[in-house]
Amino acid sequence: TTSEQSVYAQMGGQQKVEEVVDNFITEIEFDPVIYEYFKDSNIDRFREKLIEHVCHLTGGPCEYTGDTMVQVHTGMDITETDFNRGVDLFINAMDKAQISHPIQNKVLAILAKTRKEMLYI
Ligand code: HEM
Repeated sequence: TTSEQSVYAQMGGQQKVEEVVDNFITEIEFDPVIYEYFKDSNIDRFREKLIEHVCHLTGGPCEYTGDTMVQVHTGMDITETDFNRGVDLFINAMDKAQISHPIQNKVLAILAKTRKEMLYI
């Protein structure tokens, strides 16, 4: 049954994770507030590491080879307001990849656990 599958599989596997991350990057590019944080970043690296990270956290067959969330986001001083805006962009990205709302909620619940590792640091 669905509940026995990983959230990764429920999302639609690697292809869907990549689609969501690509949509998320597009959302970031069109959002002046969030883009400001990324303007000097290596987007190819961000894409690769975020795909691994989402795959790994949702129970997919990936190893995460990037830096820790604390290491990466330290010095950015991301506010709660901006973070929530980033989450909205991620939701838009999942909507555009036609991930159902029940599955989106499962993904968000998993990602929410890392929230404290990114805010006000
Ligand atoms: C508004 C919220 C966020 C902002 C402003 C933000 C900002 C950034 C920026 C600017 C980078 C690139 C750093 C660099 O150039 O070296 C980055 C990397 C990264 N972020 Fe975030 N981030 C946010 C939320 C998140 C969330 C929710 C996740 C997890 C789902 C996440 C996961 C990552 C990963 C995996 C990397 C790549 C790590 C690496 O290169 O080793 N970020 N973030």
